[in-house]
Amino acid sequence: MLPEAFTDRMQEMLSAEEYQAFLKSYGEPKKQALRLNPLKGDSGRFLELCPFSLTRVPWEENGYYFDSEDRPGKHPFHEAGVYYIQEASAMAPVPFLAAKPGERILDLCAAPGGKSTQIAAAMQGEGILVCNEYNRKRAEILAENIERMGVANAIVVNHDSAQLSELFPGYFDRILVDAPCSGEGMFRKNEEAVTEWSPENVELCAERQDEILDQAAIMLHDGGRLVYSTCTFAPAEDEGSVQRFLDRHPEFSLLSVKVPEGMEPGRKEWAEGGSDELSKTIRLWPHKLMGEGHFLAVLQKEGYNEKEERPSRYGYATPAREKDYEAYLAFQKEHLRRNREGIPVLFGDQLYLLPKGAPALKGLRVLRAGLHLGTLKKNRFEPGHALALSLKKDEFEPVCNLTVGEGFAEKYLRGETFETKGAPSWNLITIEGYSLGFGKNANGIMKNHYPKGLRKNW
Ligand SMILES: C[S@@+](CC[C@H](N)C(=O)[O-])C[C@H]1O[C@@H](n2cnc3c(N)ncnc32)[C@H](O)[C@@H]1O
Repeated sequence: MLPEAFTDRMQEMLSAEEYQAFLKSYGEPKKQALRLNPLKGDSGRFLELCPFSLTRVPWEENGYYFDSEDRPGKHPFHEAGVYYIQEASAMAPVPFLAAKPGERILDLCAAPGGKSTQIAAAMQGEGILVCNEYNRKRAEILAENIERMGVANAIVVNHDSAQLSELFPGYFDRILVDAPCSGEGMFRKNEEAVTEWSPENVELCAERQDEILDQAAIMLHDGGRLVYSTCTFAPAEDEGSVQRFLDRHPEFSLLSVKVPEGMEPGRKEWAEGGSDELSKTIRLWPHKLMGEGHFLAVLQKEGYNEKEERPSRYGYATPAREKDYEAYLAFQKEHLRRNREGIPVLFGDQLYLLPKGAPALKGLRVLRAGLHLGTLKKNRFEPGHALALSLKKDEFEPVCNLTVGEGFAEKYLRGETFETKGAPSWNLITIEGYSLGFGKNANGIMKNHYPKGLRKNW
């Protein structure tokens, strides 16, 4: 049941005919989608193996709708990070960010990580991706998803945007603000969004968005790009937020971008003091395309983005001493077929690899400092789950490959051991060539190193 104050406002905003079409969309079944993960290999191969019935999402090259009968969340490929289940409209903002390998990118409101992992795919493992989430519990889920998708160059942090801007003034080439909002666009998908909605909450969200956007402006380098998005129809949080931001920040302007078919321009008449520029913002309507309600704006900061040295407030991260992680180096020599570039850092006995050129972590509440390589035990190294998921099958030796339908992958994901052949050794466990985790072959029994907290009861 939609809130009356919401339907009244929508009726005022839309023409009679459009309002009817909008309301009708609430009676139609929602279409679910997933996004293939290019960090795990090319999509062509997956599409050959794919057990689901997929059709393309027009605005994201890796996005596909799946059938209501398909259960991609209950398939070992999901645990291998081969795809991320993501609502189709939620895939729209990131292509407009146009992230490139080697850049410094901030996803300021990042959990659970749909858009962070989409940005990471565009960065192809190169550059620095800072994924921030304000809510600690949600930040933990974000870190888990970053690991599952095999992202090695992300630093996951848990901050208020104001705390973060003190450490990173002018630091980032691109910033995504996928803002906390009143969630009107999710009413069809999520009953909770309906019960939590109120006109007062719309106002509160709009105020919070102003604060977050102001902090993002501080952290963006001259000439940098800022993408703002919400999943609400409320003008105060959409065209309104953008107009207020432009009024406070004359150094920003809206970029004209090519808009995919089905998306519509934002409406200046819905914002107080709305300028013509607002027609460059973009709205996604559930009655105009196959997806939920969304809004996005692509903003550019004036100036020139030179690729000069650009430390964060506390400078650059410094590497740990080699003698302190010798056990890892021995493991690397024995098993890894590709040496990764980066900055090894130690937190107690936990070894991480920060991306090249990463900022000092002083002052940050860090959940993941780049790639978690593993744990240094007395005279030996135990590889971490994140390392496994960041590897392609030809990057590790030896590999124990499981095939779909045999039941071994499900056994592995339940945390069980299974019989195997080969010499005693760490093994990269893969499903159809996609890494799932580590196992340790001890005299013909594959000991299970799938993390306890992730185990399935399938
Ligand atoms: C729309 S969700 C982000 C979804 C995410 N970008 C994705 O694609 O998976 C907005 C997030 O902002 C977080 N948030 C709430 N208040 C915040 C604040 N003051 N600063 C930054 N993030 C905040 C919420 O906890 C929520 O996880």
